[in-house]
Amino acid sequence: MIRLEHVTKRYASGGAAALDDVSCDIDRGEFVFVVGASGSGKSTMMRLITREITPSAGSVLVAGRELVPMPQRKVPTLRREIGVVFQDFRLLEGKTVYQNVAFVLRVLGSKRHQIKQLVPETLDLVGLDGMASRLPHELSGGEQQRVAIARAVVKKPPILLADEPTGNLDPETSAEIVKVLDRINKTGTTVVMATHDQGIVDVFKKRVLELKDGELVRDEAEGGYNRDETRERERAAERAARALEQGED
Ligand SMILES: Nc1ncnc2c1ncn2[C@@H]1O[C@H](COP(=O)(O)OP(=O)(O)OP(=O)(O)O)[C@@H](O)[C@H]1O
Repeated sequence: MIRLEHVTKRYASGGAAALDDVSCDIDRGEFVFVVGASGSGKSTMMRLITREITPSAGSVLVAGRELVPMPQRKVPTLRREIGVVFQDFRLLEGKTVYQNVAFVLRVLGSKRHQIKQLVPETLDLVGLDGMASRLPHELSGGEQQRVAIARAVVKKPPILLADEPTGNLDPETSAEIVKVLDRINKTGTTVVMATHDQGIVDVFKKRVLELKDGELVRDEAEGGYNRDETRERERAAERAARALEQGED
């Protein structure tokens, strides 16, 4: 689903590498933590996947698309395949929870009946049923992040990237947010979450990619990570994709 091949990123030519010859392969349906100290390259990796930036060397493949040669006009199509969540929730302050989530679908040109079905369904998925008419400032940090997650997944992207989604939250709320991401992963969505929260990584047994000064120094399953479970999730994702294709015919 996501493949980096010998990717190096230098923001300034001749400068230090923010990512240094990184190769990794993330399968459809996986849940992966990207960990590392501040400045290790986690956000750079995320921004390469959304093609906000391009690598100085190497190739990036996302959902079957080569991103380096991709013309700019095709980037919006790529972004439809990727939901993104950030540390700061980035909600539209004057709009309700419902409107924040519906906004994405309106921009994509979804029909009114689709919006009416998808928004409540998604709010339910992230545990926000009953809060549709609240404004962002009437919500806790954890609830605001749930809105941001709902907004990221309402278009049903096959990939969800979360860049330090728990950075502004206390440990208990952080765990709740990761549980929401886990629930989304179980519907077949590939989830990549950058974090420097070791507690979270220890509790949720997932594959861990560790960056250090731009280098990939670890790529392994934490104890309890279950390859079979991941495979089953991949199969669920394939079934969901097939159902979607058939629905479109
Ligand atoms: N736009 C930019 N211009 C120049 N250098 C940058 C830019 N963005 C990031 N860097 C540098 O690239 C390196 C990796 O940064 P990156 O933001 O990817 O790390 P990170 O692991 O996400 O850090 P944090 O946890 O603090 O967000 C750092 O040395 C940083 O200073």
